[in-house]
Amino acid sequence: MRKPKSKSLRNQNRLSEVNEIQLLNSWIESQKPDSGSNPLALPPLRSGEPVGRIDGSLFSRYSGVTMFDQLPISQKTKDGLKESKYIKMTDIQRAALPHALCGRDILGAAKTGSGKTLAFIIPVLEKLYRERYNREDGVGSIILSPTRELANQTFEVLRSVGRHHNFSAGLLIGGHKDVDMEKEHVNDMNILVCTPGRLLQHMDQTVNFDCSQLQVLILDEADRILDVGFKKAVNAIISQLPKKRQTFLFSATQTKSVQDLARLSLKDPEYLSVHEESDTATPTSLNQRAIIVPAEHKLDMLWSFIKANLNSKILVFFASRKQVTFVFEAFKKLRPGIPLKCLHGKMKQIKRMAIYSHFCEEKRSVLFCTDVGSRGLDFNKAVNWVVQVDCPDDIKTYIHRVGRTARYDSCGKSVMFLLPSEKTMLDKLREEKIPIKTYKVKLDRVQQVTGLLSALLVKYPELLPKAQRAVTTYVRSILKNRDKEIFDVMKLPVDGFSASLGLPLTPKLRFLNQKIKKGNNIVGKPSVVEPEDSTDEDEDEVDLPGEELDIGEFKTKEVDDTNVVLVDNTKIEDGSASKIADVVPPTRVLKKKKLKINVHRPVGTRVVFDEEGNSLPPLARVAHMNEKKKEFYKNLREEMKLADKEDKLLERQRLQEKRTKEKMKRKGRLEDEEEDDGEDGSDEEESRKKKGAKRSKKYFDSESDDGEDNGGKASINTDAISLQEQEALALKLLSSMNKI
Ligand SMILES: Nc1ncnc2c1ncn2[C@@H]1O[C@H](COP(=O)(O)OP(=O)(O)OP(=O)(O)O)[C@@H](O)[C@H]1O
Repeated sequence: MRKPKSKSLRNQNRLSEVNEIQLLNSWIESQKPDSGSNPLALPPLRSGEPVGRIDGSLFSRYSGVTMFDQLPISQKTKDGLKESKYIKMTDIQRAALPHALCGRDILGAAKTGSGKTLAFIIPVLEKLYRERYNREDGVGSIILSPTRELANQTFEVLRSVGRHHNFSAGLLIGGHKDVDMEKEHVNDMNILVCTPGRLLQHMDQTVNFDCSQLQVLILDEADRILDVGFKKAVNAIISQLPKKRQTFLFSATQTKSVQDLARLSLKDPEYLSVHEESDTATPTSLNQRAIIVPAEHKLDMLWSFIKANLNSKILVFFASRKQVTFVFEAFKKLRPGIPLKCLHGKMKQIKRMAIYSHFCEEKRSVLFCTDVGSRGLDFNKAVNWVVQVDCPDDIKTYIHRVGRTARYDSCGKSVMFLLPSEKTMLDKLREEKIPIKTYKVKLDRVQQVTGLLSALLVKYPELLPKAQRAVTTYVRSILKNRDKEIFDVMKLPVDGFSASLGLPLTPKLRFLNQKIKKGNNIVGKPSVVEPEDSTDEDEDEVDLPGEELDIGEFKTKEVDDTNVVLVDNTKIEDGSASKIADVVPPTRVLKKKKLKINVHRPVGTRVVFDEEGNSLPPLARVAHMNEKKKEFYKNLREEMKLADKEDKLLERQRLQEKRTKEKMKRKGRLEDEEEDDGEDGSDEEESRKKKGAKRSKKYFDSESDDGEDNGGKASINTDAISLQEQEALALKLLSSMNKI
């Protein structure tokens, strides 16, 4: 059992704390313009001094201070830093901490993985420590993060570094069911790490939620938080916060928009961009490549890449959630030999967290994700490769995506797949000081996965709608992107792309049709992408992904051309091939092989020819088929109408004839009866019998009419029997009726 601390020891601790706070406060005072003393030997800052740049002469005055230990911060923070293995400051920490500790607002920009998190966590702890915050004082600091995973990661850093402080801290992110529990405790928290949506929910719904004592507001990934996606929520949050506070904005791609800064009512903020003078906007230890891949081969390329890097930790980015889901599920069924995972915004929070932390721990794994994984996440520094299957929306997104690797002092590699129509992206990246090398891939060395995907869609039909949605969302993402220089949906080989996912037919893309109707006729365009420009000077003719990879993995089996024929993308070797080769001359075989590779048609796809015998591209084919179908149905309808008319007419004639015949018969019989009457004289019984016979005849006749469906078999042909027989029959019938 732990002994309770003696009163004198507690008093002693409190005294040393008070002394420390006094010392820190005096240091803060010393940093104000025109102050006299300088207890920590740091020269006082003059108001508006541009001290942010690491290479600037003014900043060099701080060059002596490189360790956290040398900073005027509390012993509790120092101990927390030491125990978390943070000893030496990074550039952004050295630049930002002196200003932040002095109480200034900061706009901090530094490369990805350069330690921005500590640059704002340390000042938060220090501010609340100096203000002697405790549970009863309520919310003293809010840290806003754009994603739940990032909020969680920041919360963990806070817990680690602030372990010796007595502050209460809470993580408020969506997806947790226990909002009510949060509501009970949120007012007791000194530091809140949250996503904007959840914080606003508490501001709106939690009774007595009070932020009036807020000291420090932090916007991590500030440009994203101030983006249109969060605009409403962030404006609403800011409107409820006190104006007198310290505000920090940090990002690798910092906003300089005056509007944004005005929204936050910053006071003379220090703009600290420590890597502005650097030659590159991305970490120097990051090796960046781009490869030009036609849309039809993107998945082949990804599959080959994964197979060639089975011992790596790979992060794979797609443009949409549906693509992530489809590729993850399909590849999982194909068993590449490495654990696969997926992460996107619509997953359940518990699952999201579990996947994220598993991926952090694993040494070899592939995580397919959307841009929900692109910002801030640290993944334990150990991601080997970042693969961008779809071109990022903009330069910022590129920087953040590749920034998931090569963090702090580690190395990393990234590769981006670009469509031939997206090459302009390379120029834009280079303009922004992003050193990227272009590689060209020999497609014949890439393992084809399309055939396997086609078979998979047949075996698991539940995958089919997922593949269709993957196509739809990808095309939509291209269509929606504002940068039409790079993202031109008209240059997208939609059919080839959907075929590459194993789909036998391109899904309906109504939104695209609307665009076509508006004037851009995509149907007439060839659906095969333009050939690669082999004279491009930027491109190095090497195999993907270069020397680090086992190129052997990409090689398809070398087989003699004369024994190989390609039928619907499937190689048939030796015996079976020779049978086909007997029929098809060798030169034709080679031509066919080439055609099949370029068009990349999945197994079982029909080739449709027009009247002149030319094969039609799939979209035109659909249009052509529709025309033909329409014509066919129109003729069929007319033919059926005519036949129907004729049938009705015939039926009417038949019935009319029948009725006339019956009338004639009845007339004839009456005449006979009248003759008989005249011969025998009538008595009552006779006439009754005759009436009965007439009735029975009528009865039989009407029966015969109704039972026509049975082919007339049940009817009695009265013409075939004599009058006497008829009478006898009628009598018999009458008697049987009477019995009933
Ligand atoms: N002073 C330091 N000493 C050692 N490691 C550090 C130091 N500062 C940060 N790190 C480590 O560097 C990595 C990146 O830090 P952090 O996540 O803060 O980077 P960042 O600049 O916020 O990146 P991003 O722009 O991607 O959000 C983390 O693993 C962190 O633990």
